[in-house]
Amino acid sequence: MEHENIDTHTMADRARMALGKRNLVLVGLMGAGKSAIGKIVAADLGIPFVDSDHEIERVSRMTIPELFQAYGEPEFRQLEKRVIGRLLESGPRVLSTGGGAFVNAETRDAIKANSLSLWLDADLDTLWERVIKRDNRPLLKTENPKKTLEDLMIARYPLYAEADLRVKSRDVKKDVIASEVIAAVAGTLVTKTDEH
Ligand SMILES: Nc1ncnc2c1ncn2[C@@H]1O[C@H](COP(=O)(O)OP(=O)(O)O)[C@@H](O)[C@H]1O
Ligand SMILES: O=C(O)C1=C[C@@H](OP(=O)(O)O)[C@@H](O)[C@H](O)C1
Ligand SMILES: [Mg+2]
Repeated sequence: MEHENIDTHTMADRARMALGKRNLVLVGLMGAGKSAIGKIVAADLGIPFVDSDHEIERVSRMTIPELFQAYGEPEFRQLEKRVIGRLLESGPRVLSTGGGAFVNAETRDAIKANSLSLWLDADLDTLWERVIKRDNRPLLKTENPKKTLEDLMIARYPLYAEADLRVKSRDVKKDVIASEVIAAVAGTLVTKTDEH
């Protein structure tokens, strides 16, 4: 791309080298930007992008709210585990997961086994401002959805913290967050000079 400078290319190259054949898996709460940022990161790295929720909707021919309504959360987690397990079989790709995926022990173990995981973290007000704009998150259909989001945050943060990397998602342009993700991945590259 014309507007990209040489540093951007270098960083993307290093990130691609760091990944090798592994997938970069984005985890974190609803509204953190996993779907939006993952897509930009994949485009910047020139590797495929996949969103596990989109893939679940494609194979089931149902929307996420319909799946929760028809089968409940435990069944959804089983489907999510199978879909993510299959998506992890080949790479490199950027895989954006749904917020509950990394909370499931088996899905988390599968991700840890052969991928680079990155926690896209954000504060409660940022998440809230983003999720209230859409009506597509069944877990937030409660009497006090902001409190529900806060409870999920408290319960899930120790598990998200098990991810390999962490980037703070905040109210700046998505491209900025995407660059920080790429820099974090590039930072894991072990070069020959680092090794001795
Ligand atoms: N850095 C950002 N600045 C502004 N809006 C953002 C940013 N990152 C994500 N968003 C927006 O927030 C909403 C939720 O993002 P999304 O990618 O769906 O999150 P997740 O997949 O983690 O639930 C979307 O409308 C997205 O465009
Ligand atoms: O946090 C969760 O348990 C969920 C997050 C959603 O994905 P996003 O995190 O992309 O919103 C989606 O998978 C489903 O509504 C359940
Ligand atoms: Mg998403």
